[in-house]
Amino acid sequence: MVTVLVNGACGRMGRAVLKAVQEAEDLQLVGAVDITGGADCGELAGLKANGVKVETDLQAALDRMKPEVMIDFTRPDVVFHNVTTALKAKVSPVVGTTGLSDEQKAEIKKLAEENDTPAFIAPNFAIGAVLMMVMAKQAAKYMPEVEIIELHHDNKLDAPSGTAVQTAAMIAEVRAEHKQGHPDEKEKLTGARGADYEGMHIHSVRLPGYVAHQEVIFGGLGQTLTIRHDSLNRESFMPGVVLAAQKVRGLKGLTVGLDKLLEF
Ligand SMILES: NC(=O)C1=CN([C@@H]2O[C@H](COP(=O)(O)OP(=O)(O)OC[C@H]3O[C@@H](n4cnc5c(N)ncnc54)[C@H](OP(=O)(O)O)[C@@H]3O)[C@@H](O)[C@H]2O)C=CC1
Ligand SMILES: O=C(O)C1=N[C@H](C(=O)O)C[C@H](O)C1
Repeated sequence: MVTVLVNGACGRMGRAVLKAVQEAEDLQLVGAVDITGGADCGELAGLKANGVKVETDLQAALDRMKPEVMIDFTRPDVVFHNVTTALKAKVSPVVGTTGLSDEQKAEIKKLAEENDTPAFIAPNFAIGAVLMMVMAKQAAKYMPEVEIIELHHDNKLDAPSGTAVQTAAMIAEVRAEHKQGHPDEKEKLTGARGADYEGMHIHSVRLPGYVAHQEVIFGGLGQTLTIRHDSLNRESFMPGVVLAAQKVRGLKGLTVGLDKLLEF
């Protein structure tokens, strides 16, 4: 049994994670934390009558419950603090929250090593999204001209999405140096061509109705190739979250990406 505390328990992802952890045979939910806390939140989060209450103080909950794993789905501006708090308490973070910078990831790696406590971060826990990224990396070797369109619900705080940035980073590993578009191209409205990641354009759409979606569009001579993934609900992420919580204690240092836990 791996003991688990869920941070961000009252959020959209947190509630789905609470349910998934309670249903997973080899995981044991021992704690739940959310800044909003309160009895209503616990009810909303669908906690079974197993003695777990939603608390508001992460440090106190970690000290008392001593879980092996903390699953974090909170906010981009607080996740780094949560992860460092967990690592200093020798609790392995499994992180879905997006927005960590490269410098913060380097600091997390160092802390994980110093505390001999493995850490895991995945910008996307949906298997289909992982396959989209892996396949996009393959395609980019042959079709280096590529743009990314990500589409999310309008409550999302960060843009571009963590998935889009990770996709671009994976493509950049294999893509030949490439200048895309016309050299005389000019934006008539700022932002029209989207964000620029090493010459790849990323476009972020935010609308009610969406959950999490992404298209990676490759262009070549007389042809295009589109790789698209759609998360239609938050359950799509749960098998990946459960797998990471089961495996993280067997890893070393910092591991980034669910692809590292799968065989290709
Ligand atoms: N890796 C993946 O596969 C996925 C990643 N995500 C990412 O997960 C994150 C959360 O997404 P989502 O669930 O939709 O967001 P929500 O806003 O629905 O949930 C976040 C929850 O965390 C709470 N919270 C805020 N600050 C703290 C804190 N310091 N300590 C504890 N709890 C806190 C929020 O409370 P309050 O509302 O009061 O601020 C809220 O209840 C985002 O970064 C998102 O991009 C989402 C889906 C999949
Ligand atoms: O905020 C979300 O909802 C999601 N965030 C992650 C991201 O930024 O890529 C993963 C998924 O796209 C859902």
